[in-house]
Amino acid sequence: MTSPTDFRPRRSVLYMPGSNARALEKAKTLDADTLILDLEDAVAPDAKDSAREAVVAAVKAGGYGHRELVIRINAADTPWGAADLEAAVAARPDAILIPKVSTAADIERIADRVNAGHAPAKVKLWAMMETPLAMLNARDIAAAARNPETRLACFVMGTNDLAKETRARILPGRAPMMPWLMTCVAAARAYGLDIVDGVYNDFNNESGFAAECLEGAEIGMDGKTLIHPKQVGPANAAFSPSDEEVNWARRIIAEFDKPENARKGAIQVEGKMVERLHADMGRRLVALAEAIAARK
Ligand SMILES: CC(C)(COP(=O)(O)OP(=O)(O)OC[C@H]1O[C@@H](n2cnc3c(N)ncnc32)[C@H](O)[C@@H]1OP(=O)(O)O)[C@@H](O)C(=O)NCCC(=O)NCCSC(=O)C[C@H](O)C(=O)O
Ligand SMILES: [Mg+2]
Repeated sequence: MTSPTDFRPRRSVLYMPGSNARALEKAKTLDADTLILDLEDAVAPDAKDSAREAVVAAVKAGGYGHRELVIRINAADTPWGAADLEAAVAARPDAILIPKVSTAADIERIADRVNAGHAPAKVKLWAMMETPLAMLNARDIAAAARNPETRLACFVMGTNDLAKETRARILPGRAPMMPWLMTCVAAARAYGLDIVDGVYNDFNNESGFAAECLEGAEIGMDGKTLIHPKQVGPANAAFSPSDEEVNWARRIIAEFDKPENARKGAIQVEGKMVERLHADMGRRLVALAEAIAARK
C-alpha cells in the first residue's frame, strides 16, 4: 500500500545559473518542486569558482522551504569537476546531478567519492541522460540503482546536448527524440527511478511549452526541467493529476474495496472494465495528489 510520503512531486524542476545571485534568491518565492543550482553549462568558465561558492552558501543557508535542492556539478573530466563534487558533498543538498553520464561506471565512480565524504543517505545522485552512449546504455545505467550505495534516484533528460551530439533536431512533437525518451522512461521505471523531461528553450512560447509538457506527461515523465519562472505554473498544472482523474481513481478503489468484489480480478465500473492493476494505479495517483495538496 502506498502513502503520500512515498511520493515526492517533481513536476517543476527549475534550473538556475549558480552565478546568478538574483535567481538563487528569487527561487525561494517560486512554486517549483525542485531547484537545480547549476555549476555546469549555465555558468561561464570565468565564473565557475565564484558560482561554486555561491551555491554552497545558498544550500547551507537554506530558506527554500519545501523545494528540493539539487546541485549540478561539472563533469569529472573538466577542470572544475573534482572541486564541485567535494563542495557539493559538503553542502549536503537533496541530490547531486551528474552531467554527461554515459555508463554505470560514471555513477559508481562519483558514488564512491560521495560515500567516502560520509554524506548522509538523504543525498541522492541524479544522472543527466544526454549523450548518445547514455541512450545505448540506459538500462545498465538505471540498473546501477539496484545497489543502494550508488544513491541513484532520478534521470534528467538533456535534450539540448542530445541534439548537439546526435544532430537530431528538436521539433514540435519531438519525433526524432521519442525513441530515446521512451527508452529512458522504460529504463527508469524498470529500476524504480524517477525521470524528468528535458527543457523547452523557447520560454516565451506558451502554447508550445504547454504542448511539450502534455507530451511529457503522456509518455510517463514525472515532470519537466525548466529554465524560466514563467514555466513553473504550467508545468505544475500539466504534471498534476486532474480532479476528474483523482475522483475516477477513488471510485475504482472504492469498488474493489467492496466485500462482493474481494475475490474478483476484473469488474465493471460505470460501464468500463477495470482490473486490480487500475486500482494500484489509482492508489498511486491519489497518493501523488495528496502529496501535492499537502504541499499547499
Ligand atoms: C533565459 C534567461 C537567461 C533569461 O533571463 P532574464 O533575461 O533575466 O529573464 P527575465 O528578465 O524574464 O527574468 C524575470 C525574473 O525572473 C528571474 N529569473 C529568470 N530566470 C530564472 C531562473 N532560471 N531561476 C530563478 N529566477 C529566474 C530573473 O532574475 C528576473 O527576476 P526579477 O529581478 O525579480 O524580475 C534565464 O531565465 C536563465 O538563466 N535561465 C536558466 C538557464 C540555465 O540554467 N540553463 C542551463 C540549464 S538547461 C540545460 O543545461 C539542459 C541540459 O543540460 C541539456 O543538455 O538539455
Ligand atoms: Mg546538457
